[in-house]
Amino acid sequence: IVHMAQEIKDKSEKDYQEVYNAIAVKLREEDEFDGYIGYGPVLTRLAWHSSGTWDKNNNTGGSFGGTYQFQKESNDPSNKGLHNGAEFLAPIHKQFPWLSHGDLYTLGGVVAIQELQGPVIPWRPGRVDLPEDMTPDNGRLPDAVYGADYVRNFFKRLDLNDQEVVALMGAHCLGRTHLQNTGFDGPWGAASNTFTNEFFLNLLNENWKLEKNEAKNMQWNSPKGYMMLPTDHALIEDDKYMAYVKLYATNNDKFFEDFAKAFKKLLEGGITFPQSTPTYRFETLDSQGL
Ligand code: HEM
Ligand SMILES: Nc1c(Br)cnc2ccccc12
Repeated sequence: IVHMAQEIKDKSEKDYQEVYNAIAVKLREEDEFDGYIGYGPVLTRLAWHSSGTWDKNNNTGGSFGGTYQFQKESNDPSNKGLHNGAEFLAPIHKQFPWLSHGDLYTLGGVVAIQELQGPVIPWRPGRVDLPEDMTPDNGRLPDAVYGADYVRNFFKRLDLNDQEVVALMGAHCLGRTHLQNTGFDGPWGAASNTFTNEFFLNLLNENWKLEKNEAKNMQWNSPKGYMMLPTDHALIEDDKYMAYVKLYATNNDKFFEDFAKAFKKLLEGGITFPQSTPTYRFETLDSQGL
């Protein structure tokens, strides 16, 4: 299967910056969601989950077709809680009906990362809505209970290497786990809505204890009330991953640079863009003085 992005002839950078700004203003205004964490983390997770269904071996799934809009995909147990992100974006789709669902879900993640003071994520438009029968099957997203070998093998399907995987996992600096969504709980108190390299510093500096949580799942907890999933903790159990954890804990610029590249690659998995497609680097509200 070839997913050829469409050439968008009648929309300019200004039009896409307008969509970016509409999402960013809504994000700034609706700050009370999830105990004043806001919608940034769940929008980030929605962009990742709508892209993470890609299978490089047969080029099915991925962000191209916007199939998260169909219940078969949004009801995937792996997607529990993401309806909050989709409902947040629904009015944006009404305001800009010319934007495809695939472009909408991925752009939502770009806005979230940038407005939460993360790196600029270069982004290209042109994803095309596919019919419901092209929705990939459930079960293509990762489980949280396994170790490094599982994580490494899982991300091969998305064509992502060790360095890209560690950089991307840094997004777990944002938001929190919710017992009713995934059977994991915490962190308590300090759930963050600012994009930093804290995840790597926490991994290295906290004193982690493996405990069974209320949903009978094992997770790593620290005396300060932080938590890590088994797949998070796997990054300091494996020498190759550990090297990148240390790199990003000590070099925030390198983390930002590598995260931006890996997140763009994740959001574009399986898509062929025409030469003429521009790559947009959007301004944040702050940098526009808005
Ligand atoms: C081995 C791979 C991964 C696993 C097993 C995993 C698992 C999870 C789980 C269990 C949660 C809690 C969801 C909830 O209970 O509401 C979560 C949250 C989150 N994940 Fe991941 N994740 C992985 C990779 C990623 C990647 C690659 C990104 C983005 C680049 C990401 C971004 C997020 C964000 C932002 C949240 C917070 C959502 C919120 O606060 O509502 N994750 N993840
Ligand atoms: N804040 C988080 C930390 Br701290 C560690 N792991 C996570 C995994 C998923 C969502 C949030 C977190």
